[in-house]
Amino acid sequence: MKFTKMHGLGNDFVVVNEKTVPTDVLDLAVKVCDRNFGVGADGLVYILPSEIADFQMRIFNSDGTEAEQCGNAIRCVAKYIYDYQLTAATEINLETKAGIQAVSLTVVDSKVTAVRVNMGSPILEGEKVPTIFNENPVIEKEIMIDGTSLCFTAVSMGNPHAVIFVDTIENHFVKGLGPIIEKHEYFPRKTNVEFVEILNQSEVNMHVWERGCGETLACGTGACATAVAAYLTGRTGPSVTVRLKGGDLFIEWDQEQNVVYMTGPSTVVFTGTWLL
Ligand SMILES: N[C@@H](CCC[C@H](N)C(=O)O)C(=O)O
Repeated sequence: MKFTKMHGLGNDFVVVNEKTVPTDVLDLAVKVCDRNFGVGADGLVYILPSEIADFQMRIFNSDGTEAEQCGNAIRCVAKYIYDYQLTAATEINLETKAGIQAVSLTVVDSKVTAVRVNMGSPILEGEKVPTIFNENPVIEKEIMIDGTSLCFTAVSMGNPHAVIFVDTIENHFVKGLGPIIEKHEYFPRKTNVEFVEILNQSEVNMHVWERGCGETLACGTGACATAVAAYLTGRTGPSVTVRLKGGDLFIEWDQEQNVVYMTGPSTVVFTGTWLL
């Protein structure tokens, strides 16, 4: 299986272009993503034919579970499609489990310098995120973890997120609290967890614990969910730069269309062949 190792701000993927997904894909994802015995990645990403868009993307987390959506992987897929000349277009529609995403590439001297993605409308109804709460939206909901009281705002960008605003992101938050919140009974399909410090009206710091792969250096859908939660709770305006461990994403929640745009880079690291 020929693959390209890519990343979006350090959130890394093994990307393959295939006709179909193999039946043992969950097992394959675990093996390929293993950082000691495999290539090493946060996820295995398939670019596939689509009957309703230009291409289809499917993403499997490093624990083998399939995610509905992945913002950083979408940007990598768009760059892959352009670099390998699967199309000459710089406006591409990508089918995902969360819907069709419209992607715009910025190309300078034949090189993709940035990718802007229409990530669709945020889902705020508690039962649809999903959470166990029949509220719309689920804002600043208390959750007790090991005797610590925290508040989360629930946002789905196709996949679920619990955004937690804190004064200071402490070292133990992501790896200590993240895995407990990921599997908390409040979230029937588990959740991604974002810890966020507000810097000002248009900048935030965010660290993330991802469902199905643990701490990552960046999360595109998490950055979108954070921008939505920050605006909903009156902490920022509708456009923010989200500063992540791996770099910055620019997120705009377009109020007229009620869609979220994400702009950021994507990078090729190396290519290789996985022996099946
Ligand atoms: N890193 C991603 C999200 C990947 C999926 C996530 N772990 C989930 O299970 O929902 C991003 O950039 O959005």
